[in-house]
Formats: sequence, structure tokens, C-alpha cells
Amino acid sequence: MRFHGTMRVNEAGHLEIGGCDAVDLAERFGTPLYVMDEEAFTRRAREVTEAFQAAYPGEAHVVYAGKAFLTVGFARLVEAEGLFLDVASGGELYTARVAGFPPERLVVHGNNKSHEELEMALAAGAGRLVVDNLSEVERIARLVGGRGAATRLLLRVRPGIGVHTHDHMRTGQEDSKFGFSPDEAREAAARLRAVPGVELVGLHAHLGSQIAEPGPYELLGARMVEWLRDVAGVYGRPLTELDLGGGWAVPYTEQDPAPPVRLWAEAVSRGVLAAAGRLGMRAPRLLVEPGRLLASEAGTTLYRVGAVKEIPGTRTYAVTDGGLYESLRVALYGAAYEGILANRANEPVHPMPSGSGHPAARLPVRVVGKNCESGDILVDGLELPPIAPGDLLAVPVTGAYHYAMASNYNRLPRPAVVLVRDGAADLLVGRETYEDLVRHDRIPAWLAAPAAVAPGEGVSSPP
Ligand SMILES: Cc1ncc(COP(=O)(O)O)c(C=O)c1O
Ligand SMILES: N[C@@H](CCCC[NH3+])C(=O)O
Repeated sequence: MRFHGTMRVNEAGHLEIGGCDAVDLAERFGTPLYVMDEEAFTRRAREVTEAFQAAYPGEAHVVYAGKAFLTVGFARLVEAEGLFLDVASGGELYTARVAGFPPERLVVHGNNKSHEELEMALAAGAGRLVVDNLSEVERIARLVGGRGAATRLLLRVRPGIGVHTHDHMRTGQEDSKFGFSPDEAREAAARLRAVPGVELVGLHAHLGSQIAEPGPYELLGARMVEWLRDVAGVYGRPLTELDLGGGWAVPYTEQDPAPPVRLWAEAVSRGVLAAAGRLGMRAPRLLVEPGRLLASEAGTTLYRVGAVKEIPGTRTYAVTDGGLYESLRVALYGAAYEGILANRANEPVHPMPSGSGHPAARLPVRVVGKNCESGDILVDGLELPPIAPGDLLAVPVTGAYHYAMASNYNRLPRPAVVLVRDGAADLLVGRETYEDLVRHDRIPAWLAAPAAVAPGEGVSSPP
């Protein structure tokens, strides 16, 4: 298994993250437990920032995509790193506001922003609003009148560029629910010319997620510069910003490609600079929006094994206290993960049988959870030392799109999230309780009230 961030095996043979013994963390905070490694996040944030500063001669900003993982405490960390923050809903925006995140560094997304969400963003003085469609243009036009400073807008476009990734993670193709076509973008720019209180500053595009090839980013950079000039022509003023989204891939397992961040930064930069040079334009201000790249390797989930079942000749099931309620990506995308026994991290893993049928040979382990679904798989085909109830299993690379996509399916309380650093551990999110689960439940009046008709009343007796 690949080790990530500050992970190591300590003298007790336990997995350690951020200087904290995983066995102690599980005892102190319970399981399942999401552990976020602060140093892994900050290292990545700096690596990405430096890669773009080195590759791009103009102004460049890294905008952390909060959909990957966002809590009030985590927003503070994003702030402290000097990053911008992409929020894609009223809830994400609210979280940022509660954290005191500087509004001028917020980039507000959403493909169907409600009136209230737009109000909230404008009232907060959010630095940038990324507009998705013509109805939103009209809604903004109605809302902005009379406000002080002009709100900076970018138009999200569908660049029509395909990428190699899971079908559900592609967003930059023509057939997509996100953003404007080039013609619609021109129409939006023409409309916005007449709207006071807003300033159209540029364009946005996001190709999709978990993309390990630089080619499409170079193409994107070049195409977007051309469109920037085109749309600026309609708007009648220069457009100076390009936000080219996120999506750069991370390795989840040893088999996955681990493309250096530098390749992404260089590809984007090459595309933008070549087109700008060709068209005689100044290099635009560049924004990029990585989510998974910054958060995923910082996260590890700890599970307690409650039962072990062997299906002779097939596999071993390790049943944990997790499930797809807190780890949805396997069920949703067929995602692959690795794992390690956190309480016996230095025990050797013997190779699995290669069809020898040797009775001593161990079977691959399928780690599953508590949800009532056969697709409730957390890790499949794991090679582990002999596993037993009570063992603590650690699954790394779960910092992005795990807590963020967790639910209460089967009325399971969502796990706690703990931040670790230099031997200290403290909560980012407390564990949900059963009381939390029923907090919004109500009993409709007719179920609570006594029966409206007493038995026998109004019913004539049979003759
Ligand atoms: C507009 C936008 N920006 C950024 C991201 C972040 O993507 P990733 O976490 O793959 O970097 C997403 C999610 O796919 C997105 O929709
Ligand atoms: N949720 C995703 C991908 C989509 C990201 C947001 N557009 C994942 O887990 O990988």
C-alpha cells in the first residue's frame, strides 16, 4: 500500500498519522473516523501553488474546490494557506461565511443558483460569481440594481473537450448540464453589457474529474483564450480572467497513475500562452480549482472490524462499522482503494493464492459495511495479514468526496472528522447522535391526533 502525507508505522507497530497513533485516535474518537492530516493538505496546497507560479508568468490563483471537503474549521485552514475557495451551494457559502473566510477570495458556483443563494453571495460581497445559464443572467440583472461595488462575473462555458475518466465525472463535453455554449455565452455577454452593477471579467470551464492526461488541459487553455477574445468583442470591454477548473487526478492505489502536478500546470500554461501570443493578447489572470488534488490524500478512514466471514474458495468478508453511507465512491463509480491493518501495520502480507488451492493460502479480503446493500463495498481484493474481529482497518485517500457525500442511509449517524498535526488531534466535525437523526422528524397532525371518528360512530349497525 502507498503511504500518504505524514503516515508512518510507529514503534508499537501501529499506523501513525500526523504524529497520532491511529489506535489511540479510534479509542478516543470512536469509529468509523475520518482523519484529516493537516500537513498533507498544506504540503499539497503549496505544491500546487508553486507549480502554477513556476509555470505561468502572469497572475495565478489556486481556488480550493470546497465540494471535496468543507467544514468551518477546514475553511480556516484553506484561508490560512492563502487559497481562494470555490463554493457551489448556499450551504458551502454559509460554511465559508461562518468561518470568516475573506469574501473577496470566494468563487461562487452553482448550475441552478436560487434567488436566496444569489442574494447571499451578493450580500457577502463574494469576489466572483460564475454564471451558468441565461436564466441566471436575468436573475442577477434583477438583483444587482442599487448595490455598491460591481460584482465580478465569469461565464461558465462547455468547451466541448472530451477526457478519459468515468462517465459520471465528465463535464467539459458539449452534451453537459453545466455552462453556456459559445453562442449562449455571446448572448449573455451582450445582455450583461446593459446591466449596471456587474462587471464581466472572464470565462470559466471545468473538464471533469480524475483526469491524468495533460493534453486536454493544453487544448482547453488555448480554446478558452480564443473565446475570451471573442466574448470580449461582444461585451465591448476586455476580459482579463480565465478560470480553468480542477480535475487533476490523484492515485488511490499503487496501480493508479500518479501524474506530477507540474504536468498539469505546464499544460494549462502552454495552452494559454500560445494562444495569447498568437492573438497578441496579454496573459490573462489565471484561476484553477483543484478539490481532490488538495484534500483526498490528506484523509484516511478508520474502521473497526466487527465480523469476518470466509466463503470457501471465493473470498473473505471483513465486515466493518462503515458503509456506503460514509464512503459512496465504490458504489457510485466502481472506485478502487487500498487498506492496511492500523493496529498491526508492520505485519507481513503474504501473497494471495494463485489458483493453487493450497489450504493455508489466504483469500482476498472484501471490506464491507453495515448498509443493507450488496454493493456496500469499501475496498475489494485486499491482501492483509489474517484479519479478526476487533482489528482496526485504515483506508487512505478518503479526504475528498467521502465526508462530503456521506448520508444517513439506514439511519446511521455520520462519523466524526478529526484533524491531526504534530501529535495533536482535535475535532473538525463531531459524530452525529441518534438525537441528530430525529431532530427534523415531525409527526403529521392526523397521525398524532386522536381518531376523528370514534369506533362505531356514524356507522349504522347491520340489519
Ligand atoms: C466547477 C468545478 N470546479 C472544480 C471541481 C473540483 O474537481 P476535482 O475535485 O476533481 O479537482 C469540480 C468538481 O468536479 C467542479 O465542478
Ligand atoms: N464526486 C466526485 C466527482 C465529481 C466532483 C464534482 N463535480 C468524486 O467523488 O470523484
